[in-house]
Amino acid sequence: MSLLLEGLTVLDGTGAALFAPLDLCVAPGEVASITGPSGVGKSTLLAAVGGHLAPDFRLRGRVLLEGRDMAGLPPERRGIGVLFQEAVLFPHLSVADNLAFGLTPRIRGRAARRAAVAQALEQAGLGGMGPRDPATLSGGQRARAALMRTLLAEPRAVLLDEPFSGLDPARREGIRAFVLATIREAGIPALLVTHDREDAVAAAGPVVALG
Ligand SMILES: Nc1ncnc2c1ncn2[C@@H]1O[C@H](COP(=O)(O)OP(=O)(O)OP(=O)(O)O)[C@@H](O)[C@H]1O
Repeated sequence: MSLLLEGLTVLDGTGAALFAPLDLCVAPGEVASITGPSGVGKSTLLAAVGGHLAPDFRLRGRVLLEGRDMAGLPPERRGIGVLFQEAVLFPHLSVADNLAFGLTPRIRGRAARRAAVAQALEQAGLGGMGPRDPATLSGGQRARAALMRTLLAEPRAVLLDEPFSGLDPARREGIRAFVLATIREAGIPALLVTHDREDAVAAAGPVVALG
């Protein structure tokens, strides 16, 4: 269940490496932090792992998830979940339908699917908010809903690109604790891009400084 990066870097259009080749093993439930100055290639590294690199870029090295080489696999076949800074929920769907959207096809039948969504909402402290319009949620509530939507797909790894930076400082710590605990509990490896040293300390996993 580990995520393994072997000699991984990204080459730009001129063939230059954005950062030194990286070796990293992230164990199940572990959150590795990716830090470094703006523009060094942190988001691009996540894109390389997720399989959605921009056409100008090329990956060098290997990404192995549960021992499987991800080379050539499109993003939707990797089973890797992503969570970005702006917790984007579909505005035309209710909060519950947003969560149901990502729900793994492994859970079948209307009642079972509805129960899984209700349980996830409860777990995220959003019990009873299922019918609401996402626009009526706070930033923190949206962040928690977006995390649950990502996890309901039962990804085999998760990529987090500064998921806490848009949040109210007063709420940030609580939401970070929730996100980290939920990933640990789900037992999947995660990469967290952050500018904040405290995020890396809280994540308590390996720290990779790019650049
Ligand atoms: N789609 C793209 N096409 C071409 N170049 C890009 C593209 N996306 C990013 N870049 C360039 O690639 C480099 C790495 O960008 P990236 O967004 O990965 O950096 P970052 O470390 O995540 O930065 P920040 O901390 O500011 O978010 C930058 O020089 C950027 O301008």
